[in-house]
Amino acid sequence: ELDDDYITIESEDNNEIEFKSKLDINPRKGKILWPYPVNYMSEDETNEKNNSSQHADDNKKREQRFLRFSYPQSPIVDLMMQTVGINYSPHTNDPFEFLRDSYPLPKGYSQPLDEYDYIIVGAGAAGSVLASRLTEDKPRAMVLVLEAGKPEMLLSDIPALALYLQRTDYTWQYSMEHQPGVCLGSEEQRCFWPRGKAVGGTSVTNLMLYTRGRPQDWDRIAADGNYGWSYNDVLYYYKKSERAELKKYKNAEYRGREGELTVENIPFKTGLVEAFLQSGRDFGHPTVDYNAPDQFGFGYAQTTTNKGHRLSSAKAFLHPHKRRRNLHILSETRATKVLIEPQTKRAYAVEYIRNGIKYTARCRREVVLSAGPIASPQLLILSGVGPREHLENLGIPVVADLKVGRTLYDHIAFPGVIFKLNTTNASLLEPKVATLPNLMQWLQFGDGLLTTPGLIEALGYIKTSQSEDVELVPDIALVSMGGSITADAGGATRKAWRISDKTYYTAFGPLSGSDTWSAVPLLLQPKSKGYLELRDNNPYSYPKLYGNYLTDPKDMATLKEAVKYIIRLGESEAFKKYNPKLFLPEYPTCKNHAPGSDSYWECAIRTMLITVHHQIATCKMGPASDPYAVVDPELRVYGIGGLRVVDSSIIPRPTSAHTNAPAIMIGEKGADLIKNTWLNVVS
Ligand SMILES: Cc1cc2nc3c(=O)[nH]c(=O)nc-3n(C[C@H](O)[C@H](O)[C@H](O)COP(=O)(O)OP(=O)(O)OC[C@H]3O[C@@H](n4cnc5c(N)ncnc54)[C@H](O)[C@@H]3O)c2cc1C
Repeated sequence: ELDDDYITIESEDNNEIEFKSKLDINPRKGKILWPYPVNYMSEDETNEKNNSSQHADDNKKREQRFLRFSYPQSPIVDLMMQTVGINYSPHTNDPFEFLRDSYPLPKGYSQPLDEYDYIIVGAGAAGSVLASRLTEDKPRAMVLVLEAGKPEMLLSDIPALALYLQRTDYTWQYSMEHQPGVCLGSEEQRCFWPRGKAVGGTSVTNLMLYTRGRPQDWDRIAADGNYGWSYNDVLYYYKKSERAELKKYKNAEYRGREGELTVENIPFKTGLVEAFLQSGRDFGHPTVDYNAPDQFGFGYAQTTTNKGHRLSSAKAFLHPHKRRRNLHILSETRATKVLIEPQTKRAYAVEYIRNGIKYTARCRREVVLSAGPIASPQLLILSGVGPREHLENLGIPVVADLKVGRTLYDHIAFPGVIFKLNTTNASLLEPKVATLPNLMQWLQFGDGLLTTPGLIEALGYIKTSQSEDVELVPDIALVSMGGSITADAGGATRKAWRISDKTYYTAFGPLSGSDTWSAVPLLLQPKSKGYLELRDNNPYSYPKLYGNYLTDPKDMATLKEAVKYIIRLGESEAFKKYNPKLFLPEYPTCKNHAPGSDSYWECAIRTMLITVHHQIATCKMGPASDPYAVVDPELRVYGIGGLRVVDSSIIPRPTSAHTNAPAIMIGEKGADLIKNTWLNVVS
C-alpha cells in the first residue's frame, strides 16, 4: 500500500506528465509532476531492453550459440543462465524469486520513513560496508540505503559464472564513447564498461580478486596532501574487514583474522598455474603472497569467496544485519538527485524513484554517495555540483563549481597472448566445466571446477624497462588463466568484453575446442587520463565516458613489452610439457601487419583492448590546493555541507590494486570518518 506522503508533488519546470506505472502498482493511479519523460531510457538501455526485435534477435543468436557450441555438452550453462536471468524481462514476473536474497524493511515498518540520520546512495562494495558500520553502534542512527539493483541469487555466487553475468540485468550496460584506434575488435568499436547493478554492487559481478596495492601506492596518495591515507593508515582498515583463510599466509601480521570478508585461495587449480609460477621463479620472481607489503613476485590468486562461493560486500556486511531496525534497504530504487539548500549549501534530502514513483527522503546528518565511479559523479552533476560550464550547458543551476568527472584513470588489458597446447585436458573448457556433477559438487562442497573465477588462477607483478619509477612498484600485473578467451567458444567470455562476431570468429575460430593457456597483461600505472560528462540532464541517460586509452605512447610501449615477456614465459622450460605454440590470430583489422612483428602486436592490442573495470578518480580526493579535487581527505564534498562520497571514485591516482578491496577499505574508513564527526550527537 502506497501512501500519499511518499509521492512528491512538485516540478522544476511545470512539465506535467500523466503517471502510469509500468507494473501498474499505483493503486490510486495518481498524477505526479515529472521533470523528465517517465519511460525514457538511455539509448543503450532502450536498445538492450525495449527493442523487441533486437530481443528476438538476441534470443535467436543465443539459441544458435548454445546449439552450436555448448548443447548438448553443457545444457547446464543454459539452465543456470536462464535461472540467473539472462535477458530477464522486467515485464514478466520473476519465476526464480525463491532463489533470490531479499531485503524487506525490518519488522514493524510497512514503508520507509520521511527522514533518516544518514542516506546512502548505492549498496555496492563500499556502500554495503558503510551501511553496516553506521548502524552497529548504540544509540542507533537511522540509515536509509537506496540501491538501483536487485538482490543477489544463489547462482550469482558461482565464481565460474562471473563473466556470464556481464550481459544480464545485474549490470549497468555502459559503453565508452567511440575512440578512434582502440577497441577496434569490439561491437561498434566501443569498449564495454559494464558495472554491477545489485545489492552488493560490482562485488556481485566482479572476478573476486583480492588485491590491496603496494605500500608506496598509498604512501604517495598521502604525500599528495591526503592525510590519513598512508599505507599504515589504510592497512588498519584492510585488516579490519578481512578474515584471511589463505593456506600459508593467514596468520601473517598484515592479514586480518576477525573481519567479515573471507579471503581464500581458489580450491581448484589446473597444472597451468604451477607452470606459470615455476616460469616466474625461473625468471627471478619468487612465489609470494602478493598482498604482503615487503614481497614482490608471483602468487596464487586470492579471492573474496567463502568456501568456493562468491562473497559479495552485501553478503559479508549487509545480509547478516538485515533485521537491524535502524537499517532500511530499498532495492530496485534509483536516486535521481541530492537536494542542496542553495543559501546554506547543505545537502538535506535525496530524491528517488521506486516502482515508477518519485519520493523524497530527508536527511538529518549526511547524505553519502556510494554509487561508484560513474554514478556518483553523475548524481553530483545532476544535483548542481560539477564544472560550471558543463552545468550551464545542461541547464542545471550551479551549486558548486568543482571538477567532477574531469579525472578518470582505468586499468586496461590485452587478452590476446594465447598459446595453443598440444595436450588435452590441460585447460578449462566450458563443456568440461559446466556439468551437472560439477554443479552438484559446488553446491555440496564449494569446490571443483566451478570455483575458478573467469579462468583466473594466479597473478604476477613485474616492472618493465619502460617504468621510470625509482621504487619497486610494478607497472604490469600478469593474470594467468587456466585457458583463454576461446574456452567457451565465443560465448560468455568474449561477450563480457563485447568482442564482435567478425573479430572473434576470424581471429579465434581456429582455436575452438583446443586447450590453451594465456596470461593477460594489465597496465597498472597508466599515463593516459580520461574523463566523463553527462549526455543531458535526464538521470536515466548514461553519461558519456571517455577513456582516452593509450593516448600517452608510454602506455602502448609498456603493454608491448609485457606481451613479449609473456611469450618468453610461455616458451620457457616450465611450460614444455604442454608443448605450447604461440597462436597469432589473424585479426581482420591487422591484415597489413606481418604476424608477430612489432606493428602486428600494436595493432592486436588496439583491436583486442579491454578494460578490467577499475575506473577511479571521477570524484577525486585531494587537498584544497588541488584544482581537480572534488572531496577532501575526509571525503567531504568541497563547499557543500552534509555530503560525502565514499566509494572507488575518490581514489586519486592509479594504484597497483584491483579496486574491490580498496573500495571496501574506503567504506570502512569512511564509516569511521562519519562516526567521528557525529560522535557526541544524539538524534
Ligand atoms: C567485470 C568486472 C570484474 C572486476 N573484477 C575485479 C576483481 O577481480 N577484483 C577487484 O578488486 N575489482 C574488480 N572489479 C572492480 C571492482 O569490483 C569495483 O571497482 C568495485 O566493486 C567498486 O566499488 P564501489 O563501491 O565503488 O562501486 P559499486 O560496487 O559499483 O557500487 C555502486 C552501487 O551503486 C548503485 N547505484 C548506482 N547508481 C545508483 C542510483 N542512481 N541510485 C541507487 N543506486 C545506484 C549501483 O547499482 C551499485 O550497486 C571488477 C569490475 C568489473 C565490472
